[in-house]
Amino acid sequence: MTTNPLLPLRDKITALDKQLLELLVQRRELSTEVVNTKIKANIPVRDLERERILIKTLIEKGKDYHLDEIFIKRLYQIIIEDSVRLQQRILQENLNHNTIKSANIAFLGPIGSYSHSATRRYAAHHFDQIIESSCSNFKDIFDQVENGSVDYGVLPIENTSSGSINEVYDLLQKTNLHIIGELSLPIDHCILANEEATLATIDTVYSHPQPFQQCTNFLANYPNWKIVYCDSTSSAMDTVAKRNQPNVAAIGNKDGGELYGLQVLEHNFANQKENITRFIILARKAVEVSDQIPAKTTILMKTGQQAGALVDALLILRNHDIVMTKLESRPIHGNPWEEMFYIDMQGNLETVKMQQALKELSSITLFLKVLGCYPSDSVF
Ligand SMILES: C=C(O[C@@H]1C=C(C(=O)O)C=C[C@H]1O)C(=O)O
Repeated sequence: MTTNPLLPLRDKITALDKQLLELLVQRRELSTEVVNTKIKANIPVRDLERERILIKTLIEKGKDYHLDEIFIKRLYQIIIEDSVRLQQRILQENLNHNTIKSANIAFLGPIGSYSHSATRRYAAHHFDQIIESSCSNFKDIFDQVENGSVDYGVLPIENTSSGSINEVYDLLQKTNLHIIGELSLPIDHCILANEEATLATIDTVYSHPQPFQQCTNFLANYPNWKIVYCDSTSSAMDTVAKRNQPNVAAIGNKDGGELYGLQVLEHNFANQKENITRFIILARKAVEVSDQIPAKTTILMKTGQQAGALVDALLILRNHDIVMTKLESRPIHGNPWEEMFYIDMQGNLETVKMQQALKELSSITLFLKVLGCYPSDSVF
């Protein structure tokens, strides 16, 4: 019997990887001590200068061992990102007296959808355990959070290729839920098909309307493909897997495709190379955001119809040096030609300048509501 000559070396690598893991755990424990000290001394979580020097020193040290600069940089960015997110979680739990370690979360499902990936990623940074509740439409997610069946809802709000997700914006107009978090997820669309299929055998493609909108340039190359809208990318995968024929395919993500036993025929073909979807997290209770981390505030407002009404509102933000990161308008159903504006701003709701700006805004608008103040997702 021949033994695999790699075995002894692999055993050594496995042992080293275990040590690396243990070191990462020790580093996390130190990050926890760091944030507890920061809480007491009111020091911001982020120290970009410290991070810059740390990475620079490690790159220099790595050169002695011929370690690639980009490798070291990427590796430590991931490690530091984890440390920053851990510290943010501890700060937020401390501030909001939040001891919930297990959460019930609703998302557009079934499992394997992008919303499911976003839910898992958000949960990994915020809860020890989750109970997943997959919904067949966005309205159902709002309903489940509103009626208390679940604690949180995860919803896509905008995408770099297709823009705003109008249906979610419209549902936000009528809800009394609060935005308590956001998450940006890179989206790599794949053509997922059964074993025998090739791009040439496909004549019907299933997906949610969003991916179709995000991939119009690619789809223009296949004018013979019939397009079928589904409730979600994962329900599309489920349909394709059940049909088990070479002429059908779904557009969705690779991990989801694996769940449904589908192969990837093509990927990375969205209209924008950097195809990213931003998700919001909704809850019944608003959260407070620590002033030691970057925050965003989202408001909903209706201006009068006089000339310059929107300009006057935006000037208030400028006068208070508030950076607007997004402005969206949606028609008000039942009131033709009237618009509701959604504004995302950098900054914490509790700051004096934000409070002052909102006070001034409410005096010149017909309606104003804060949808939420939440930790900003961008770390790098
Ligand atoms: C751990 C700290 O907090 C943050 C995370 C860092 C890290 O993980 O190395 C470095 C600087 C801070 O942005 C710290 O302030 O030292």
